[in-house]
Amino acid sequence: MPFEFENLGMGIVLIKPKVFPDKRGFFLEVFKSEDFTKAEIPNIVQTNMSFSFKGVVRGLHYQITPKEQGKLVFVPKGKILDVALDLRKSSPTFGKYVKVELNDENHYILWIPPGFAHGFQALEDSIVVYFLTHNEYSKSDERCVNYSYVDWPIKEFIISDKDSQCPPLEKADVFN
Ligand SMILES: Cc1cn([C@H]2C[C@H](O)[C@@H](COP(=O)(O)OP(=O)(O)O[C@H]3O[C@@H](C)C(=O)[C@@H](O)[C@H]3O)O2)c(=O)[nH]c1=O
Repeated sequence: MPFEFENLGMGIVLIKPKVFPDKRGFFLEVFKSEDFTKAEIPNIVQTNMSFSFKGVVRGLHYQITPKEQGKLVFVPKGKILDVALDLRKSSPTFGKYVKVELNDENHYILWIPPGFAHGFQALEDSIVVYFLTHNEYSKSDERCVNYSYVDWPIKEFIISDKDSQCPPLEKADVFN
């Protein structure tokens, strides 16, 4: 199988793709329906890309039920600290978050299931992030938790006006 699936707990999966290097560079598969289905990762219906400068924090974002989104996160260029915050009220890890560095050398792909808020910080300039989601974007169902909930490594943040106004966890809409 061209992927190794490592369970990080809480339903979060770190996917290590097989890399095929040759004299031109390298090739890898990012998503494959059959293999991912076997790993209990649902099919993808939308793919997004963002570009960010060093220090940028995007997050912590999620969509509420029934438009909740599981996300595959992949970094084709640069490095990020990726964060998934558990918002499932009935979960023993509610309010806890997982941090993983994703970069263009480890080629890791992170599966964040529905029920989590997601965010990241760009650890260097001009990074590119791909998100593959299992439910489509729905503006009216978007929610966020304040980014300051996470201890980010770079303290000079660049964030959007929208993200600077996200509520603290205590006031956020959460999942059952
Ligand atoms: C997320 C999204 C945004 N947009 C639009 C809305 C807005 O005008 C513009 C920028 O949106 P945002 O400021 O929300 O972009 P951004 O802050 O990069 O949002 C993303 O952050 C990371 C952490 C995630 O987890 C993603 O799911 C997504 O929420 O793009 C879409 O058209 N489709 C989409 O799927």
